[in-house]
Amino acid sequence: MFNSRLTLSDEKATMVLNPVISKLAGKLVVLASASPRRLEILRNVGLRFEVVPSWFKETLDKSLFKAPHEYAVETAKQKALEVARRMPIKHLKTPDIVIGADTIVTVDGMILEKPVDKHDAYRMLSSLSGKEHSVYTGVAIVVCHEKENEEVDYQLIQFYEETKVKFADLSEDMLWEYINSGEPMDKAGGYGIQALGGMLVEYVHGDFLNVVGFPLNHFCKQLSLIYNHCTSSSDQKSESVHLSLNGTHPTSVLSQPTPNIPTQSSHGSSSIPKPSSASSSQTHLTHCSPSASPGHKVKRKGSDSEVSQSSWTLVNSLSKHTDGREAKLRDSENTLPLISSSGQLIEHDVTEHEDSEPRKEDLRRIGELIDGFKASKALFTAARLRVFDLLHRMPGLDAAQVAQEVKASVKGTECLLEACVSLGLLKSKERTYENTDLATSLLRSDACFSLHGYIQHCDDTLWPLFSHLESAVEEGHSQREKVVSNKPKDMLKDAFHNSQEAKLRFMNAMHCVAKVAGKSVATAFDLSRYKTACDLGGCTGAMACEFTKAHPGMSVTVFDLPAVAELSERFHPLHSNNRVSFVAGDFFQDELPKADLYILARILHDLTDEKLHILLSKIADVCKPGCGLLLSEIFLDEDRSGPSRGLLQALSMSEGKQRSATEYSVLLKSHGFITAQIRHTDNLLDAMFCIKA
Ligand SMILES: Cc1cn([C@@H]2O[C@H](COP(=O)(O)OP(=O)(O)OP(=O)(O)O)[C@@H](O)[C@H]2O)c(=O)[nH]c1=O
Repeated sequence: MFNSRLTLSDEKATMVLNPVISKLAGKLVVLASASPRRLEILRNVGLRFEVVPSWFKETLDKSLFKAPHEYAVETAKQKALEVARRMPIKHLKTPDIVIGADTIVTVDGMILEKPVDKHDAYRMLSSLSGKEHSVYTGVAIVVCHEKENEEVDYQLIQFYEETKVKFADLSEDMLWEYINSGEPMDKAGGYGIQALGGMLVEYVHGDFLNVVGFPLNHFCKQLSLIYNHCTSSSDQKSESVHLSLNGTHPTSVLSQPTPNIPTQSSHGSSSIPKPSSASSSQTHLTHCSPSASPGHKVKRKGSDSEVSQSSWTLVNSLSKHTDGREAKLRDSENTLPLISSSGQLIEHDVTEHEDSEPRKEDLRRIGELIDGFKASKALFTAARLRVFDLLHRMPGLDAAQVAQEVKASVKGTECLLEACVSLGLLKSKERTYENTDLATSLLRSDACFSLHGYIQHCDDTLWPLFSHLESAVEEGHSQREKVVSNKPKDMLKDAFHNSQEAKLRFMNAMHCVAKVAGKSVATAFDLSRYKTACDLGGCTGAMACEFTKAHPGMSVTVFDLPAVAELSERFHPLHSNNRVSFVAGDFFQDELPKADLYILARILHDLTDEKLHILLSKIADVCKPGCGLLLSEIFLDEDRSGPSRGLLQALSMSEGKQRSATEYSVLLKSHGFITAQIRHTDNLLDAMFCIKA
């Protein structure tokens, strides 16, 4: 819902740093992993991708592998291939690239995966205590090429990275305290080096991110080989394997290799450059698929790099769809099957001369937009049924057990749980379910950074509002009167015309956003010179609280309507903070509390121009020169082309409007405030700091 957005400068930096990531733009890149760490590592470098967690069960017989890394690579390959095979059938789209990974820890000849329970975590961590161990992440990149005859060619690039980690001696107390933190449970070896587990580590030799779950540097080098340096050669032959849709037993056939895919060394060794530093990290390429015979392995011309490759062909025949209906968009033919609103198949002939065929990425984008509302509603429903709370308390329930607990049908619950898995909200193993880290941190109603209250608000208020969007666009004003009987003056007052429960729900939604965005806003600027602040319309005081945490010398007065101030007491433990106080009043009518910094978070975008000027003049009147004004809103791009979150918010047609940072600056300047700094935070709200001239 809140896509983290790279700023323009970040995007440029990414393009300069790694042209490969930008080459993947517009391609359907799929991460076949439920690991939130992998998602974050790849998202942080600006890669755009979908997450489709693999259903492959990590049950390969370890004794069959000569070395532990072979096990990790094979598991990664099976994870990626399972998703590459499933997507054309279940998601009706073929990815361009599927990335699978598997992280294992090895010590004393044992392979440690994720602990099954606390005792298993204890066994693992005590075996690591005081010793050096290796962490291997195997990675498989499956490159899919749709051919004209609806077959898909699969090319596989696989590699691994090793990092050595040394643990300090761990006392029993430390071990159990760490285990009881809950952190070990979803992590290989039972620790997370990126969090509390980092305290157990004496040294790391090699790629740190490899330990966290994904060897980013090695991955980029491999992508670079695929997309930048390789040339096709017509005399090259590689072995390809023909797979049927259920794809279990490949039969070999010869085919031309797809251009730009690196080919395999006959020795299976790698000349991918090792990290140039003194790092002891080793980079390796594994042997090709067992079915690829050495006779077909070709060293790529014009480069001393060799990487492994094998190629599969998947017969993706429409006639094999189990329900007998043709549902796939056949972009390799001149006939596009469309489904009519009554569900019938419409054959629409498009000749090559009339129109060019739609691009895959366009179809995918439109598909995502068409389905966006279903995804939102699936999230809302799971949150409303408290599925994420339940699976936090009782991880590993199956659909029937969840259905019983949430008092819903088994069929419906199963569909909902599976949809949540596909959206990266839940993970499933052997038809049981548990939260992903994302759900644990943001969707549980009692999580510190829970967005549960905001999700409820979206479902209760914004969802019905958006169902009247057509009239809102035609008439140019909010359709709230169609949703609630009494016509509002403004959103907050409107909420107060309803029941106390509705007021609390609205406050809870604002509270969630302030808690999640608060720290980014509060720490965006050096505010050390300000000792007293006033958060105008500060609701529950969550934002104020973040300001006092970030600035130890600062006290903050929250100024809001009497009904809000009264109810804000419910949002404990905020009131335990004695540097946050509440004053009841209406900022349009009453005198503003004195302060040397005023905070306006999520206020201005909802006000008419007239009200906005009244409020800004009142603030300007009480501000002495040097006083600060901190504004926090979603800032639109200067050309108003994004971010979508701001532009979609405008569609609720409140009385106000969404503005860019420059537009806000101009407004504030007209009241004597000079913009000192602007910060795009990459969180839910951006921030601007102005000083009274
Ligand atoms: C050593 C270490 C591991 N991990 C996590 O351990 C999981 C390994 O399990 P996996 O089987 O490779 O992945 P998964 O989480 O089950 O996801 P999937 O790819 O869907 O199988 C991954 O999450 C990693 O980040 C950390 O977060 N920090 C660390 O220091």
